[in-house]
Amino acid sequence: MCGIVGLFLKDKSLEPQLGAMLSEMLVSLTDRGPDSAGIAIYGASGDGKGKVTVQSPFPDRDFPGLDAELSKQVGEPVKMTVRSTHAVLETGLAKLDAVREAVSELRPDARIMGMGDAIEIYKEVGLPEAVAERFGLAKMGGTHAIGHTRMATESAVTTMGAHPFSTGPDQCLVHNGSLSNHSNIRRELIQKGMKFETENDTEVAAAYVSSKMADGLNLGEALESTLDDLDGFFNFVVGTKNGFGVVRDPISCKPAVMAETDQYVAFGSEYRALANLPGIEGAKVWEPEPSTVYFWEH
Ligand SMILES: NC(=O)CC[C@H](N)C(=O)O
Repeated sequence: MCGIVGLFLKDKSLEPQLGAMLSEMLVSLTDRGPDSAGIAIYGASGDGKGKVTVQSPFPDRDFPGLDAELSKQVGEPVKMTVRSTHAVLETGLAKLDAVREAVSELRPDARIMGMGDAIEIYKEVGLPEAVAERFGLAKMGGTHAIGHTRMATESAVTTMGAHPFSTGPDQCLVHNGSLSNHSNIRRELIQKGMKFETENDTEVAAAYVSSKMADGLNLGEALESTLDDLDGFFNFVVGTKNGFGVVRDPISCKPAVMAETDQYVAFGSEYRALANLPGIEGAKVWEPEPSTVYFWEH
């Protein structure tokens, strides 16, 4: 199993409600994945600022004072927003790498969940309702978001094993299925310099897409190439700074449904995740075809 939801807004007036809508969608699929849950949410970008999301198993020890220490270390103000076990660190784009390196040095137990102009990532072990609640998802706004509730097949049930996986700037990927050639692909990606945090197959798919995009492919081309190189079962839903993409393997045995209106594009593992979206009665609703890439960009 595993449950995936995604919402890519076209209508700006819905942006303040993005988190509330995604939260309801994700909770509706709780029985597809009881192990852990996570979301990637994209906010406004283009103001010259970027964000690093970090997680700590010891937030009470690691987060107090971290903003002041980082500001001093990188020589520019760093604004910190703490949500439970995660903190989002915001600073000028040119200092993002310096912030990431300083976090690893100053707080060795903290883990980098993602970074970029617009992305924030929140994920933990537990049911979607508890995970959404602890991070205050329902109050978050943004342009697009992807959520996942996991029933593990390939690696331990841990925070880092939860989806989404973010392996490149502003990129994230969630997966329903299991890959059969992930060990080989992992070896090839390690040779190209990619680093891995877990033994998870989905992390390999995320890193594969990031590596293709770093080579210059656009989101659609990178997703096309997964059909050539990744074996096994997959529904992938992928986010970039401005984009949202979907691809299913040639057999497509994992469920998927999509809906599009003038206001949004939505993905759900099952229709019940889409049932309460505004205007769903008049939406174009379809099952994405096997071996077919769908993507939208702002
Ligand atoms: N049930 C699934 O779809 C699992 C997805 C992925 N293989 C994981 O273990 O995280």
